[in-house]
Amino acid sequence: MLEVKDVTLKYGDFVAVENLSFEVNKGEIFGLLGTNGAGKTTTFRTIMGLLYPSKGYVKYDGEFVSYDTVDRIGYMIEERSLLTKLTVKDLMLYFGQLKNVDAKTILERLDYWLKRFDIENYKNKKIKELSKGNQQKIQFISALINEPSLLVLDEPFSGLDVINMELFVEVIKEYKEKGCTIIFSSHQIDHVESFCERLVILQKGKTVLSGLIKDIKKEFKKHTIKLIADGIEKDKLKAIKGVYDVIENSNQWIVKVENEANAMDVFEYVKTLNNIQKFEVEEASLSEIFIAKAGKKYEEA
Ligand SMILES: Nc1ncnc2c1ncn2[C@@H]1O[C@H](COP(=O)(O)OP(=O)(O)OP(=O)(O)O)[C@@H](O)[C@H]1O
Repeated sequence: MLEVKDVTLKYGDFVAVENLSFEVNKGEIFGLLGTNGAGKTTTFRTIMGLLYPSKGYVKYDGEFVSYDTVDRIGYMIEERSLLTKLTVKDLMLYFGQLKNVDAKTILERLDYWLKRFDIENYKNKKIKELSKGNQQKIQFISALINEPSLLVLDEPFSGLDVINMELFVEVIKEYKEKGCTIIFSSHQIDHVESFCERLVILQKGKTVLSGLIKDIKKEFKKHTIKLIADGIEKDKLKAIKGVYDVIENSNQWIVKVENEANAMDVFEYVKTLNNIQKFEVEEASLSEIFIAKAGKKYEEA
C-alpha cells in the first residue's frame, strides 16, 4: 500500500503541494488530477524519494522509499527524459540493470513488450529515430521492465492516439489484476471515471476533491435531469422546490436539482405533460462538482 500523509512540499518559499493525504491499496488504480502546475509531478517526485517534504511523509508497504524499495517501483516520468542516443535495447539494459534485473531477463521482457506494442522492429533503433508516441511506449516499457509492484505513471496518456491509449489502459488494468498498486496523473478529468475508482484533484497544490468517485458524487447530491416533452413551461419548472437551474437546449431541457427527492417532484410535473420522450436523471459529472468546489472550470483552474 502507498501512503501519502499530510505532505507539504516547498521549492524555497513557494508551496507547491500542501497537506496532501491519500492512500492507494494493492490492486487499485488511483488518479492524481490537476491542471498545469497543480503539483502532480512534485507529488510523484516526493513519492519516489527524489524530493523531501517539509512536512508529512510517504511510505510504501510501511517503509520510506529507499534503494531497496525503488527496485519494486516502476516510474514513468512525464518529460521524455530518455537517453536519445542509445538504442532501445541498450536503454532498456541500462534502466533494467539500475533496478537489479539481469540482462537475460531484461531482453526477454523487452521482446515481449515490443511485440505487444507492435514495435518489434525498433529494438536496435536509436531512441531519437522513434516517433513521440513510440518513445512514449519505450518509456512505459522502461517502467514495467522490473515487473514493479508499485507503478507511478506521470501523464501516461498525454499525446497518445485512441488506439494506443486503449493499449496502455489494457496493460495497466492487467497490472491491477496482478495486485499492483497504481497511481497515474492526468490533465483530463472526463475519461478517468471509466478507469479508476478513487482520485485526488489538486488545484495550485491544494486538494479540491478527494476520495472514492462514487462517494464524492453521493455526497454532492445534485442531479441533472434531461427532459423532452411537449408543453413545458420554464416558470413552472423553476417554481418546483429544489430546482436551481433550467436551461433550454434546442428541443431538450436541462433541469438542475438539489437532490434526488427534488427530481421526483419534477417527475410529478412532467407526468402532467404530453408526448414525454425523455426523462433521465443523472448524477453530477466530476467537472460540475469541481466547478462547485473550486469556483471555476477545471480547465481554468
Ligand atoms: N524545481 C522547481 N523549482 C521551483 N518551482 C517549481 C519547481 N518544479 C515545479 N515548480 C512549481 O511547482 C508547481 C507545481 O509544479 P508541478 O510540476 O508539480 O505541477 P504539475 O501538476 O505536474 O504540472 P504539469 O501538468 O504542467 O506538468 C508549479 O507552480 C511549478 O512552477
